[in-house]
Amino acid sequence: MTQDELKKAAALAALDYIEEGSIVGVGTGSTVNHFIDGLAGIKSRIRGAISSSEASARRLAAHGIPLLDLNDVTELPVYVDGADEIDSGFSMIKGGGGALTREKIVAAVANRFVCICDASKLVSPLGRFPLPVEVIPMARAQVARALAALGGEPRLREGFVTDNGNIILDVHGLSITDPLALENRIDQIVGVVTNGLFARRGADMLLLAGAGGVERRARR
Ligand SMILES: O=C[C@H](O)[C@H](O)[C@H](O)COP(=O)(O)O
Repeated sequence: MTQDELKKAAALAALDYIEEGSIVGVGTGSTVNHFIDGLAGIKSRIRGAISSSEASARRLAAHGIPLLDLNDVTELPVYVDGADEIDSGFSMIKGGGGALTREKIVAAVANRFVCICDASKLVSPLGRFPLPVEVIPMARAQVARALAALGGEPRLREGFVTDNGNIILDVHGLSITDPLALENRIDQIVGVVTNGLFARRGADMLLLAGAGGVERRARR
């Protein structure tokens, strides 16, 4: 199977976690695109979706899936999203597509985070994938210096603007021995909007697609 076929297998397995008549939190990325396409097949059974990006919103709308405003929602049973890396404790690096901030917001409201991945995304430790950090543009240089002081090499994602009008610094070479501590530390840098470590709010369920099928793991 190709990597894209594995992504699709994981994404379609997530349809099993959608509750009848519920609102679905929807992530961003190539794996989630398969999930959105699958969700279209059961759209009459859900109330609508909360999107984590403009790109996913466009795809949901193209399928005729109602888009809802997170501010109008008090109950979000499930959030389905991919990851750039996930470890055995279900901490993740996310934001390869630049949607990390809205993803973190929607995930924070959801009762359950279902992570959909091909097997290559499961790693130990996190950190080969450069850590995306969303930054207010005027703070770029000072945030870059602070990230360098943490041992990373921040590189501006050239020509990219987030859905929130900000920039992304991709931080290479970080040693991530304690994802939760590093997530909290980077969030304290003035000018940082969000960083792509999802350790405070990790995944609850991992659907991991490999050659042998989709393995379903719950967080211990
Ligand atoms: O900003 C993007 C998201 O965090 C994605 O979930 C992540 O980059 C994984 O994307 P993909 O499914 O395309 O590998």
